[in-house]
Amino acid sequence: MRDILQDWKVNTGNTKGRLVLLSFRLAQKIRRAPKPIFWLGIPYLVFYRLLIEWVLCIELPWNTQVGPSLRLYHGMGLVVNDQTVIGRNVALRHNTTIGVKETLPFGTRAAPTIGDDVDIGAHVVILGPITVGSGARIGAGSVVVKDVPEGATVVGNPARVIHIATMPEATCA
Ligand SMILES: CC(C)(COP(=O)(O)OP(=O)(O)OC[C@H]1O[C@@H](n2cnc3c(N)ncnc32)[C@H](O)[C@@H]1OP(=O)(O)O)[C@@H](O)C(=O)NCCC(=O)NCCS
Ligand SMILES: CC(=O)OC[C@H](N)C(=O)O
Repeated sequence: MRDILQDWKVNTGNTKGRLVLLSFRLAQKIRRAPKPIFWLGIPYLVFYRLLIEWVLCIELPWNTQVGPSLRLYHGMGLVVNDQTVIGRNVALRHNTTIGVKETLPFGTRAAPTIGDDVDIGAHVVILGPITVGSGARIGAGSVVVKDVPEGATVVGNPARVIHIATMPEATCA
């Protein structure tokens, strides 16, 4: 249950985000479950596809690696390639695409890696096997095709750095 509710708290006051992410985490759990549970869960996966992808227009495939505390604001028109890796405490908004630059042979790793605490504005496109560093902010309407440094704020098409925040020092346990 904790896995399924891992985005609940950060989406306080955002019922749609909560419901979509709860549905996503449940789909992830069923997809990764042992065969009998997976087979039993297929009707749920079909429901996820129909409701979240077709009706709500939020393509967040259950295979996508997503860290805890994803914030999903508005959501409509969101398309995420399933090879994308998303860190913890990331914010995603509407009309955003995170994917590959071109359709490549199956298994080719070509989608972005998004670090922790990244805030992605509305109407953003992030393409290719690039890394968006932790703590970055991607301005609304940006098109990002190159790595983004940690703590950077980028805006525009093509995205350019307008600011870099000092990141807190990593601490040893
Ligand atoms: C990128 C962002 C985080 C920057 O915020 P900020 O640090 O307060 O930046 P400022 O407003 O001081 O702007 C700094 C410069 O960047 C420009 N800028 C800011 N956001 C921009 C954007 N999205 N696209 C292009 N230029 C942008 C400003 O015009 C300004 O340029 P100037 O220095 O030439 O005058 C913010 O503008 C943004 O786009 N947030 C996305 C949030 C979002 O999508 N909200 C929608 C809610 S549904
Ligand atoms: C459209 C808007 O301003 O939405 C605000 C919302 N909390 C967000 O950060 O996306």
